[in-house]
Amino acid sequence: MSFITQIKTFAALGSGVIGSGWVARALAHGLDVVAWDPAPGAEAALRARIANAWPALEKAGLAPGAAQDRLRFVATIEECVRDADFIQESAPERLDLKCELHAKISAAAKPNALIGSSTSGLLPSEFYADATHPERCVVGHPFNPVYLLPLVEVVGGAKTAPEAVQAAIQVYESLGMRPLHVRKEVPGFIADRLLEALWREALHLINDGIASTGEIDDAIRFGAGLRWSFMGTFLTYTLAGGNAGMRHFMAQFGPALQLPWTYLPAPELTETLIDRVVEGTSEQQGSRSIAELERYRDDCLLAVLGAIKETKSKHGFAFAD
Ligand SMILES: NC(=O)C1=CN([C@@H]2O[C@H](COP(=O)(O)OP(=O)(O)OC[C@H]3O[C@@H](n4cnc5c(N)ncnc54)[C@H](O)[C@@H]3O)[C@@H](O)[C@H]2O)C=CC1
Ligand SMILES: C[N+](C)(C)CC(=O)CC(=O)[O-]
Repeated sequence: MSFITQIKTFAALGSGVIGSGWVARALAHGLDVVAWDPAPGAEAALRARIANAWPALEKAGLAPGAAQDRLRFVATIEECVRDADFIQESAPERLDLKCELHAKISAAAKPNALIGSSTSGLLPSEFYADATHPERCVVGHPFNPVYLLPLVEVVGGAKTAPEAVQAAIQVYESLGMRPLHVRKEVPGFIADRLLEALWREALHLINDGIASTGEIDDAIRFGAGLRWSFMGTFLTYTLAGGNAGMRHFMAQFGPALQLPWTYLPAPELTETLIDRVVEGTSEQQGSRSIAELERYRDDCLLAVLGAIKETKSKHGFAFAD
């Protein structure tokens, strides 16, 4: 089966924090959007959220014809999905609810319309169990705010066609996103697995009376958080190994994983694991020297710092706030 990738009408089911973010992104890309949410007052809340996001989207640049009034809010699931070219579900994170909802969505949708779920970590094989044409069903896990952050994790279930994953990636790219194909269906996917580890440690620090929430947030936003906006952990640590790179870093800091720095059990540092990390990071490093990458990192940091400073001052904050 071939799936629809040239989309004109985007359907959003669930219009809370994430659903409204999808609606804003789709509208800003010049699509017609149909939305449904069972909560009383949901339409007014959705329109208010879109209006709040619109100035940022205008600054980022709207597609020709993009307009907030191309959103139609409807009363039933069937009406929402019937004519849609692409469907995104952003309902509460409950397996039973998503299972039941997807049985209804997929029965009413065009058979070749792709269906994405925003789930943060439930397994698509489980919640698409009763779907009609499950081969077109994927996870498209976004990040908040969906209308500005580009990452979307794309995950297939046991019955998802590989072509559907590729087609969904194409659609998300057409919405200006940066899809990351999660090749194995695992709880929490990639990003939330990482975020949850950080979150778990942060809660331990709070629980043990070691730091306040503000101090923990400062530890992120004035340090690693600034780096993470342009360089991930592996390449950052490659630079932290100096000219000897990741192998030296692993030799120096690898054993620290066995110290009680974290409450999470650490993996055994086998030669295979070290080799994989070293090989992966040397591929990321490419032909650039450590010094070149350091200059690139410093330039990025200065640009990010300058941008944050300017934006904070525009909103009445000092840089250190
Ligand atoms: N909040 C976040 O930071 C992120 C959340 N997600 C995922 O997005 C999904 C939605 O989460 P949020 O927007 O944060 O939740 P939310 O609570 O803000 O919104 C959920 C919306 O679903 C509606 N709803 C209730 N029952 C429904 C049903 N049977 N069918 C359709 N909609 C229904 C609610 O009225 C509400 O408007 C979840 O799967 C969550 O894991 C993904 C990325 C980030
Ligand atoms: C807290 N969360 C698990 C819902 C977060 C996400 O899924 C992604 C994000 O926006 O951080």
